[in-house]
Amino acid sequence: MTTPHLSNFDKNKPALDVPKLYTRGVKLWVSKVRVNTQAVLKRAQHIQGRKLAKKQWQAAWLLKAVTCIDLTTLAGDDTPSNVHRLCLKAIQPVRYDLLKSMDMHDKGVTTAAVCVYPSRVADAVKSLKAANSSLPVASVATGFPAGQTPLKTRLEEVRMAVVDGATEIDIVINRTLALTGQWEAMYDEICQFREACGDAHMKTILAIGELGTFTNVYKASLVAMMAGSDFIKTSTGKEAVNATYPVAIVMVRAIRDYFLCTGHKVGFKPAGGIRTAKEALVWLTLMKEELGDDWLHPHLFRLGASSLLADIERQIYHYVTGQYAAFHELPMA
Ligand SMILES: O=C[C@H](O)COP(=O)(O)O
Repeated sequence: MTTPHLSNFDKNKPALDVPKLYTRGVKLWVSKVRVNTQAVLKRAQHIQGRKLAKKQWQAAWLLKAVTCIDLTTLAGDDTPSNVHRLCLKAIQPVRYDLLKSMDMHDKGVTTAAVCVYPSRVADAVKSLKAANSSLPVASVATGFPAGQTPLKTRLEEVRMAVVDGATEIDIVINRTLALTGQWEAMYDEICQFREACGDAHMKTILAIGELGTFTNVYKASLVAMMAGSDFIKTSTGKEAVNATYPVAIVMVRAIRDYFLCTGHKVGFKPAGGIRTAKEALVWLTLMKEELGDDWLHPHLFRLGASSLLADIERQIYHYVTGQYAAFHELPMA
């Protein structure tokens, strides 16, 4: 069975023009899903036990991780000024002198994007423009984090974020539909979000901590990809359980299966609770081993994180100077 990806279609066409075959495909494919929990847990444990790179190789991998970060602030007390600081940090994520010591000062090291609430998109666009930066602005949308607002409101939120200048939209799925097995209805909703995004990239957040089972995670991944997601993302960062390695194995295997069936590469974004440089290295290892080198670049891999960068910069400081930085030495971290 082939299930062409929606992004291969004219995005200006209404999503509901999608041939009925795809809708039937959702039902068929999703109904056949089985996940071997023990195998998933074993594989996740194996990856976490892998030896990680050291010295200059570690520094290089950490810089790669930096370029894949969606530098995020999603707080009730976000203001134009803290969004402005976030943007400056995204443009220069590692201190210039540290990059110079590694001969990386002229390589354009930035984070992949900044990620904010819809109401702060205009602030981020303004700050980046003022700094002459073309970094993308990602916006969460669709009633983030719970997704419990009317569909009309969720769609309007996407459209408004795009109008304000977001070129990436992180939508949340409707967990009620997943938990009650209404996969076709979820597919239809995501197709509508896809259409509302227009040319903006769409990352679909599964909120895995609220999906109950690995099987639901796999099914939701599949439905999100069939409905045209450019990325699938683990979590909002607001659930009790966020990005975990076992769940990531399930999601990246779904990405792999989808690629094998359709030839279409969908990106992966673990997000929520990722705080340490070591974790970033494990995530990169997982991507390399499970999906290969193509998924080590920002167009197919993102790390959604609000405080990971601080630890990465600290480890890079240690690599360059042989000492750990005092708080005031990395003030923007
Ligand atoms: O999408 C990104 C997440 O909300 C970030 O979560 P975090 O604050 O736990 O890093």
